[in-house]
Amino acid sequence: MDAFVYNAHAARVVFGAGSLQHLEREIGLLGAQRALVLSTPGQRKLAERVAALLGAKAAGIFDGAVMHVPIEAARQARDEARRLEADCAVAIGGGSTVGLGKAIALESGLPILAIPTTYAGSEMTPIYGITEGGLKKTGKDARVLPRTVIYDPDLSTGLPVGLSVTSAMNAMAHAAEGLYAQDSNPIMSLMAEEGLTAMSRALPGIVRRSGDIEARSQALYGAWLCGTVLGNVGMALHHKLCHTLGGSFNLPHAECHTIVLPHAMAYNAPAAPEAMARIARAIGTQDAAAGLYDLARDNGAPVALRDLGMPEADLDRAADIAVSNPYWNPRPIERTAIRALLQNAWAGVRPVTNVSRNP
Ligand SMILES: NC(=O)c1ccc[n+]([C@@H]2O[C@H](COP(=O)([O-])OP(=O)(O)OC[C@H]3O[C@@H](n4cnc5c(N)ncnc54)[C@H](O)[C@@H]3O)[C@@H](O)[C@H]2O)c1
Ligand SMILES: O=C(O)CCC(=O)CC(=O)O
Repeated sequence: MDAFVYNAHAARVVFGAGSLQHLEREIGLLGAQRALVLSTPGQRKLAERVAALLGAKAAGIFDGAVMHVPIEAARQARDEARRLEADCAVAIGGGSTVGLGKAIALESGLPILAIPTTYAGSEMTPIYGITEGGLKKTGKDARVLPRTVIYDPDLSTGLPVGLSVTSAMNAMAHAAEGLYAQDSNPIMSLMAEEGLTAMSRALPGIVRRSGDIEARSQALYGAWLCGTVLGNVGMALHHKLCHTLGGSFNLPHAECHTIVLPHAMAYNAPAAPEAMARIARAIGTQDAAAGLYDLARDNGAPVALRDLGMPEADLDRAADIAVSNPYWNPRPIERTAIRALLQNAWAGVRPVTNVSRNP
């Protein structure tokens, strides 16, 4: 076994259907008296339910969370937290809402209690992202890692099936890249494999019946594991491509991850055969790249960037941006091969690598 460094991030997790009922207890354990509840406009009603559960400990609601955390939204939320003299942020929603909580915590150090309702996994990471002047900047800071996470599958039954599938693929991308990360370690790899398995088993159940609590529980469990991997080891080509397509071409986050993931795996397969074998084993397939493509397609997710409205003419510029300041990657970043990868992802070609067959 190779030598490795393992850093555990402290977070308290309360998991299970109905666990939102423990919110007051959990706020008490954080020692908070005045919680600012955060949500998107679309999840305002849920935020009001949370505020009602908090009673006198609710300082107010800010429902201005927006994808990729525009600096304007971050400033408004920070001002509101100051005005209300909040001593804690309760973020209920997906990665956008948790991200807004992180923007507040980054400046003020306020503790975050996160209640995730998608599978993006931000609640398990010290990674923040803020968009200013059309550019998204990401960074790491221990202050933004939520102190407590309540995973209540009941709250995810309303997540539309389409977004459930793409959000799950977003989570699986964290685990897949974690398996070949430069700073990977055996503990994170265990979590990555288990997270991939949980997600691949959960998806058909969610697609069959959106309110299937067992499937929703499996998916949230998977989100927890995959998010933990994202928070602990470095991401590579796949995340760079998605950050390029989301940040510079405004393509939707989870859908981008879903479409690009099989192609990024095909690109990296020759350089990371063991990771490919583990991914394939975890999702019960022969070939990691093709298996991830099939999982998305068979559960009704988009598989082509052109179906997200990306013009073919933008592929050259996307390749240029993706190869500039690349993240560490197991296979060297070659512009011609990246351009070909993007072409395949744009057209929705099913990749097959034949590298993952020997678990
Ligand atoms: N920092 C990190 O570690 C990290 C990790 C993953 C994603 N992210 C960031 O998170 C953002 C994407 O997050 P996301 O994919 O979760 O999307 P999101 O938070 O933007 O949510 C998408 C939409 O779904 C709605 N929604 C969420 N949960 C719902 C539910 N249960 N029922 C009905 N509607 C629901 C939201 O209101 C929103 O309109 C991106 O900005 C991404 O960069 C950050
Ligand atoms: O936008 C952020 O906060 C970083 C997102 C990230 O690295 C994970 C992802 O792309 O899903």
